[in-house]
Amino acid sequence: MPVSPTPEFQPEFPYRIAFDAACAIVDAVAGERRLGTQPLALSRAHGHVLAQDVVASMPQPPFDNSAMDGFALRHADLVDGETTLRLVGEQFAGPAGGLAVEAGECLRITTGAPLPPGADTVVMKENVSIEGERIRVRIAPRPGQHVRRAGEDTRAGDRLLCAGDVLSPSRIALAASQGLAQLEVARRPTVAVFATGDELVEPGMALQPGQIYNSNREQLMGLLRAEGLEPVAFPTLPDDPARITSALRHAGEAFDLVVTCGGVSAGEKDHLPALLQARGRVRLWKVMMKPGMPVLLAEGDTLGPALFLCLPGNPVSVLATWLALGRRLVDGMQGRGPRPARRARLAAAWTKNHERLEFLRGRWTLDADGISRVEPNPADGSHRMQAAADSDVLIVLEAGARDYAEGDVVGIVPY
Ligand SMILES: Nc1nc2c(c(=O)[nH]1)N[C@H]1C(S)=C(S)[C@@H](COP(=O)(O)OP(=O)(O)OC[C@H]3O[C@@H](n4cnc5c(N)ncnc54)[C@H](O)[C@@H]3O)O[C@H]1N2
Ligand code: MOO
Repeated sequence: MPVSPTPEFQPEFPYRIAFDAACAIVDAVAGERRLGTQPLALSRAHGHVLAQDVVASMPQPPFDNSAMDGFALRHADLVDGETTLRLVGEQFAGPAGGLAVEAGECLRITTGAPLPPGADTVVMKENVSIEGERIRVRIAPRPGQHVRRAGEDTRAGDRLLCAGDVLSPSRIALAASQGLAQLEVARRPTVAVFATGDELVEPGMALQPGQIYNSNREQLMGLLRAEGLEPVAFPTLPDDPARITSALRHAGEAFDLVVTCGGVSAGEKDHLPALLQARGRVRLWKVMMKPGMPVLLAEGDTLGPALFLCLPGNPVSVLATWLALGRRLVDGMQGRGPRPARRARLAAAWTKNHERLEFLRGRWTLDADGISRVEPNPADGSHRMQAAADSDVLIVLEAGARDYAEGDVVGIVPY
């Protein structure tokens, strides 16, 4: 039988490891499990991870054009005071009409219209009086004013987007401006979600004494969907090794990633560690973090090609381990670039009563000076769902540190 964790337990896989070591393992596993790429129409690309650099094939703007509705003119024609110019035609946004501006002339022009040859400046409509075939420039523009130069935004050959970028609306717009109809993106992992535990009852059903509602499943589904994934939830598994093995084997064959919650610690009914030691290949078990210490990551091996990420059952542990490690895993599988580190000042002093790295819940606010602050929630137990719901960030309290003063800068992980 697979070993259970006793003081003598010395497994061949990383066990009870520092958070940084866990991150390195997660990164390595994700690198080994990099997903393929697929071309995706721009209309479907939002939120996907770009798998190719995008290089400009043309300048942006592609031609000199007007930034205002008004009149295109030659700045050298303007005299001190008011200048009268002959209006010789019009150039609207759209195909270039082939008209040029000669000395003493101007053309009516609209925003985005190509600047006609000869013109170098645009005067806005509001600063001009129109008198039949002539205009009187009442307020003179500066030389080159209201002209958007070809290539002033980007030049042909510039790298516009990098592999690993997440496709935001602005980035998709940039690709569209180059005429690209589709982009090569990382395939997203398919994910199966299981809750385990004999005590669990689905919301909407009646509770018997000793039972609780399954709150983790919808939490996990939401966390996964927030990453653009389309997780599939399976019926809750009882604490029965044969049933768990059967269900995980089916999911292990069909999905890239199987996420479970519960049954991963040291109790008599915590079957997942033994099962994954016997049937899979454990890559890490137990990370020196609070909450979420019992988290386990394994390759499926005889359970199928999927990765298995087993999160501890406490609801706040699910939140913390998903955000700190699970999300990192799916980011890495898609080749996503690192997420920006965010920081805030503690709005209140905090003392940690242990040496472990802690992901404490807190509320992110701005103080009267607009400085980012975070208010720690004192209900720090991993079962304290109200505190998690009242909060919107995890506050990163470093390993080794104990006493934090009000105003100390801490890392935060928004959720
Ligand atoms: N002797 C030890 N006991 C425990 C350890 C340990 O190292 N040695 N670790 C503790 C820590 S830390 C955590 S976290 C929990 C994690 O245990 P499991 O992953 O085995 O989770 P369960 O025991 O199945 O459940 C823990 C807790 O969460 C509730 N739960 C489970 N699933 C759900 C769900 N879907 N929705 C809502 N709530 C759920 C469950 O009823 C338990 O109360 O172990 C500690 N013990
Ligand atoms: O570390 Mo466990 O995840 O707190 O209760």
